[in-house]
Amino acid sequence: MASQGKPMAWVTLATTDAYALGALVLAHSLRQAGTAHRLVVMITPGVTDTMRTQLSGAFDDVISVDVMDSGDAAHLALMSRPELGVTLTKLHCWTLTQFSKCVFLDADCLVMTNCDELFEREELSAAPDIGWPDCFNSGVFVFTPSQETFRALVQLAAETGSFDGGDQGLLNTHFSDWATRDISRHLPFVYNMTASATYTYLPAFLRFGKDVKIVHFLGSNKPWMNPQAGDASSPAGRFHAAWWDIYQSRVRRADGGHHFLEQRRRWEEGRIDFTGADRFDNVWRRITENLERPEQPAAAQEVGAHSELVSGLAKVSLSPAEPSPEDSARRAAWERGQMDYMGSDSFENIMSKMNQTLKK
Ligand SMILES: O=c1ccn([C@@H]2O[C@H](COP(=O)(O)OP(=O)(O)O[C@H]3O[C@H](CO)[C@@H](O)[C@H](O)[C@H]3O)[C@@H](O)[C@H]2O)c(=O)[nH]1
Ligand SMILES: [Mn+2]
Repeated sequence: MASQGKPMAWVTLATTDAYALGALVLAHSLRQAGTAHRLVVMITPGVTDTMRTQLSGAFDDVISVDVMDSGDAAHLALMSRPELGVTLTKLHCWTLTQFSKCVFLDADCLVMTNCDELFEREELSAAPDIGWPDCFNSGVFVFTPSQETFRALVQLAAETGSFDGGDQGLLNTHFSDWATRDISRHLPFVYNMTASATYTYLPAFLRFGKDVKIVHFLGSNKPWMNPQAGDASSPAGRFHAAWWDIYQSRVRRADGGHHFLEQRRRWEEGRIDFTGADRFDNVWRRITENLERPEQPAAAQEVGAHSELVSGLAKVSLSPAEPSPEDSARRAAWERGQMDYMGSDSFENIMSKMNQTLKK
């Protein structure tokens, strides 16, 4: 236990303000569950100062780390998740040697009940991935910080890469005997209950779902993207609603309502601050700055649900100084307050481009 008297910690990661929102809700869920351990969030320069301040109110330690990105567009495209190369940043958790043992949690996890018993497990303990159960899912895992392990992982990433382009493929390659060596390193599924499992195996969910300890909102559809979605009477909707309860009661109040979710709500209600925060120049600049970056992998532009806006803007960004008549018309419409805010100018379309910029 607590070797060398060092503390133990829960660790998460946020490289953008959107994922930081997930981290905030996660931190509050851990406090609510009465954990005895420290809460640590690793952040990168993509997180704004305002958000950093808010994180330091919820976490014991906010630790800045460098972005590590696989840049592996080809493998990430196989999962249709071009944004996940950046998850290699997660590897930095092994450098937190001020702690004797840690549990890593993705920022899209929600803790339903006290799980401090996880710290009795050894590295590397994790739950099966529902897509390929001989691999573990890297959204929840017990590990022992060690510079040596960190170096080995970085070397593996450089030499052979990750078979999925993200951290999960790499970690499963490094800890390759997880599936067979020691059953005590298999965490029960209730410690990493993928929200979508509620419909892939509903009878099991009905039988065991009451014991869920940690929910993981795996996939591209995160709770912070959908204020309205979530039918509290459906199994998955119940967890979504639980996430939103914490957001509304603990996070929203703390940020004084200035958060982008407020901006999104205003936006979708048509209450857009056309000449202030939401003015055309502000939004446009951030989008084009991103598209003009030559190192942006092509896959990040092509894949995803935002192709209409993205492809339109990509054309424009080739000659940023000279907007086409179509874009001038769009700008004029925007400035008249007649933007297509539920369609091509939807908050989600624009936010996704901003997030790509923030991730760089
Ligand atoms: O732009 C990003 C993307 C991810 N993250 C962090 O990395 C985690 C993993 O990303 P996420 O979107 O949660 O991935 P999943 O949908 O959960 O997909 C799976 O695949 C990922 C890549 O291998 C693994 O990291 C996950 O644990 C695994 O569940 C997040 O929770 C965050 O903590 C960021 O901070 N910024
Ligand atoms: Mn996740």
